[in-house]
Amino acid sequence: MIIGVLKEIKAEENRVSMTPSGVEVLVHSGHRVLVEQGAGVGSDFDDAQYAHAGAELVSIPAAIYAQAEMVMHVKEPLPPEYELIREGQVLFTYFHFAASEELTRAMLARRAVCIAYETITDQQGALPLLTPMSEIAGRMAAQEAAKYLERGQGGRGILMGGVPGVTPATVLVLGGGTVGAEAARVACGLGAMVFLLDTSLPRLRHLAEIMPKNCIPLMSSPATIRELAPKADAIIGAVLVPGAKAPRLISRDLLASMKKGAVLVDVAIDQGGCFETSRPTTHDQPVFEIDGILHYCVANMPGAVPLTSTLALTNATLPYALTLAKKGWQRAALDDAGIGRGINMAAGRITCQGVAEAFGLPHCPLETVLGRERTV
Ligand SMILES: NC(=O)C1=CN([C@@H]2O[C@H](COP(=O)(O)OP(=O)(O)OC[C@H]3O[C@@H](n4cnc5c(N)ncnc54)[C@H](O)[C@@H]3O)[C@@H](O)[C@H]2O)C=CC1
Ligand SMILES: CC(=O)C(=O)O
Ligand SMILES: [Mg+2]
Repeated sequence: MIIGVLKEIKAEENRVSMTPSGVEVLVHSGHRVLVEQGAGVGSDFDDAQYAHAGAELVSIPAAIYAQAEMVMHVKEPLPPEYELIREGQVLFTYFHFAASEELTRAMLARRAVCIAYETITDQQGALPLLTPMSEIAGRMAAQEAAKYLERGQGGRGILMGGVPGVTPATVLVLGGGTVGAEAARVACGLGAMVFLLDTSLPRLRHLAEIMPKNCIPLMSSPATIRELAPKADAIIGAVLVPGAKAPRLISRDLLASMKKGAVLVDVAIDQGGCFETSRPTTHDQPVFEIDGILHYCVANMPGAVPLTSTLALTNATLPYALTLAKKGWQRAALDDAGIGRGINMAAGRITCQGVAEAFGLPHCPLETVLGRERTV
C-alpha cells in the first residue's frame, strides 16, 4: 500500500503521525511511505531520519493526497485540504466529527473512508488510540489548571497544594476515565483536594482503590455538580460518550455561583465540550474569560508536548496502520469489530451512530456499506 504522512497544519500542532522508526517498520513490511518534507521537525525528527528509514520525501501535500491510498494525520483535515481528498481514500486520524458539522459534511461530500483513532476499540472495549493522548492531556490538564490559577495568568491566585497551615485548592474533575484519572492523580500529587465524578459505579469502585487519599471519587449527578462547583478553584471536564457530542454538565447559570478567577479546563472540547460556555481555543491563545471564570479549551493539548506525544501516538497507531495496510480497510473491519468501530464514514455514508445523531443525519450500519463495497 502507498501510505502518506502529512505535516500537521493546525495551529501550534507539533506532532507527526508516524516516527521514523514506525516508517521503517511499514517499509520493511512492503509498503511505500510518502512523508511530507519537514513533517517531523516539530517532534525533533528531520527529513534525513525519514529518508534513512526508507520514506520518500515529498515537498507538496497535494502530491501525497494524489498518490496515497491511506493518508495518516494527527488532527482532522482542515479546509485547504478538503478538495485534495479523493473518493475511497482512507484517512486515518483523529476526527472528532461530533464537534463539527462542517467537517462531517465535507468528508461525506469527498466520499472518503474516515477511520477515527478515537473510536477504535480493543477487546476490552477500551479506546487504544485515544488512551495515550488522554493520558497526556489529563496530566497536562492539572498542570494548566495550576498555571492559570496564578494571579498573573488571570486566575484566583491560589497554589494548588497550598502550604502547611494553608488550605490547598479544591479541584473538581468531571469524568473518571483516562483523562480524569490522570488529571486527578497529578492534582493530588500537587496536594490539591480533588473530587472525581463519574456515572459508572464499577469505575468509581476501581478509582476508590487506586487513587490517593486526597481524591474522593463520587457518583456524578446534576445535584452533586451544583453543590461542588461553587467550592471549586478549578474544574476539569473529562467526560466522554464515544463518538457522540459531549454531555453539557456546567451551564452558564452555574458560573455565577463559582468563585471569581476559578479555572475551567475543558479537555472534552474536542467532542464539543462539557461546559455550556466552552469554545475551542488554540495553544497560541488558550484561555478566555466569561463571567469572571477562565476557560482553557485547547482541542489538541498533546500537540504542546510533541516529543512525548508523537512517540506515544506511534506506539499505539502503528499496529493498526500495519493491519489496515496489509488487509485493506474492509477486510480489517470484517476481521476486527474494534477496527470497524473506528470507521465513522465510508462511501458517502455515516457509519458511526453518535456522529449521525449529533447532526440529525442518516446513519448507515457499516455492514451495509461493506455489503455494498463487496458487490462493486
Ligand atoms: N483536548 C484534548 O487535547 C484532548 C481531549 N481528549 C478528550 O477527553 C475526553 C475524555 O477522554 P477519555 O478520558 O479517554 O475517555 P474515557 O472513556 O476514558 O473516560 C470518559 C469517562 O466519562 C464518564 N462519563 C460519561 N458521561 C458522564 C457524565 N455525564 N458525568 C460524569 N462522567 C461521565 C465515563 O463513564 C468515562 O469513565 C474525550 O472527549 C477525549 O476525546 C483526549 C485527549 C486530548
Ligand atoms: C485526542 C486528540 O484529539 C488529540 O490528541 O489531539
Ligand atoms: Mg479511556
